[in-house]
Order: sequence, then C-alpha cells, then structure tokens
Amino acid sequence: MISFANKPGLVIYLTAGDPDLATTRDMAIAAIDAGADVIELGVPFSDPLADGPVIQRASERAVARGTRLEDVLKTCREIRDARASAGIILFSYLNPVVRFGMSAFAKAAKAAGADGVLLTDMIVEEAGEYLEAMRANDLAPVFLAAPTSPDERLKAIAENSRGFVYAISRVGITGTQTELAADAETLVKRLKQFAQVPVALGFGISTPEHVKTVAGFADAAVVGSAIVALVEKTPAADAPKAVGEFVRSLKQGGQPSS
Ligand SMILES: O=P(O)(O)OC[C@@H](O)[C@@H](O)c1c[nH]c2ccccc12
Repeated sequence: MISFANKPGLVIYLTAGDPDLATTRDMAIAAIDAGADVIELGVPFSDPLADGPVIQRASERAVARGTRLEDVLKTCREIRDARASAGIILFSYLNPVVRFGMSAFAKAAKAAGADGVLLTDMIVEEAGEYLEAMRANDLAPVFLAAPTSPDERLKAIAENSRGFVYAISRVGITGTQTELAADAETLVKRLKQFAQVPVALGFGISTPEHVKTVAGFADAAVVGSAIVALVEKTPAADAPKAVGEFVRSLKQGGQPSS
C-alpha cells in the first residue's frame, strides 16, 4: 500500500539485479524495516537515458548478469510475500514493457504484488492504453513532472497519477548533489495546486538533512543514486544491513524538529 503517514515520507530506489536478485530482495526488506514507505524496484535497462553514471553502472551490471523483466517480477513477488504492507512501485522504461505487452505486463505486475508502476519515458498525453491497463488491474500509474513543464501539463500529470506524483527537482539526469535544487519547492507547490495525491520529490536527494528539508514542503523524498552507490561499494553479503542502516539514518535524521 502506498502511504506516507509516518513522516518523513521516504521512497527508496533499487536497481533490481544489482548485485544480484536475492540481495535486491533482502535490501528491499531491510529498507522497509528501516522505514522506507515505498520501494521503487528498477528494471535494469541497456539504454537508461535519464540516469546518471551511478544508476547506469548498476543497470549495466544487472543486464550483464542477465536480469530480465520476468526475474524482476519474481523478486517483486518475494518482497511482497515477505512484507505485506509496504508500497512497491515497478520502475521501468517503456521499451521492455512494450516488448512484454502492455496488458500482459499490467496483469503480471498485479500478480507480483506491485502497487503501482512508473514508466520513465511514458508521457501522459500518450498514455491512453497504459492508463486503461493500470485501471483494469488496480495499479497506480505514477508520472514524472519536471520544473520545465507548463501548468497545463502539470495538471494532466497530477490528475492522472495515483499513489503519488513524482516531482523531478531539476532538469537533467539522476545523481547525488551536495545542494538541493532551489526551484524544487516551487515545482512541488505548483503540483500541489492540482494534485489530489501526495507529491514526492526526487533527483539529488542523498542525506538526512536533504530529507528533512524536503519533508518541510513535499510529502516524500525519493533517494536513488545515494543508495545505489552504497550498494556498489559494499560486498553483497553486507549490503542489506548497510542499506538498512542508511535508510534508518534518512528516516530518523529527516524527522521534522519540534
Ligand atoms: O538518483 P537520485 O538523484 O537520488 O534520484 C532518484 C532516482 O534515481 C530514481 O527515482 C530514478 C532512477 N531512474 C530514474 C529515471 C528517471 C527518473 C527517476 C529515476
């Protein structure tokens, strides 16, 4: 279930299959137990355009190991069986989903226990068939909103998103930054005019301080590259514990001060 009732709301991105699928499952479980509200389970893709170097490398490693969409669905099911109530979003580019078949994919995602789907390069203006497949399977479609989008696009993105809407804090690619983008708060406020669902902010969020700042104006923070970089430098056997500890520091350090 997608809920951000325990502040600060936290969405944790993992590239499935890096370092391997069993470790991905265990890291997701550790992240949930440490306070992650939603896991974004990334299907590794050979041509990840929107991704910065850290996630690109993770995708390459996972693809090189032969990780396929079917395998990621299986891992999703394992995470769901282990933790009934956490939110799970399947995260992919459009191409692998189209190859799988949109309707078959939606059915399989539901059967795998996912709550929702985010397709990075799916644009809301062309989402008719996708939205229908999501609706038919009771899955939440999550769309990305960029600071460069005019109001009428933000409105369509907000109104068609379920579970939450994803605000991209800055133009460009994923990756950690020392400073949060200055116009991130403006984008969240613009989206909030239109959104009935929570607004999550991602891109460049990597520290408990960032999470705390974001919690002041958005419903949730998305952390991707900082997690994936930690996974990259940690031996597989230690990765679930390391991810759990990092997520706990984000959740606790991100708490609003009273
Ligand atoms: O890596 P960052 O800067 O922490 O941002 C989250 C991001 O990685 C995750 O949500 C994501 C992974 N791949 C993407 C592609 C497009 C948009 C978002 C994403």
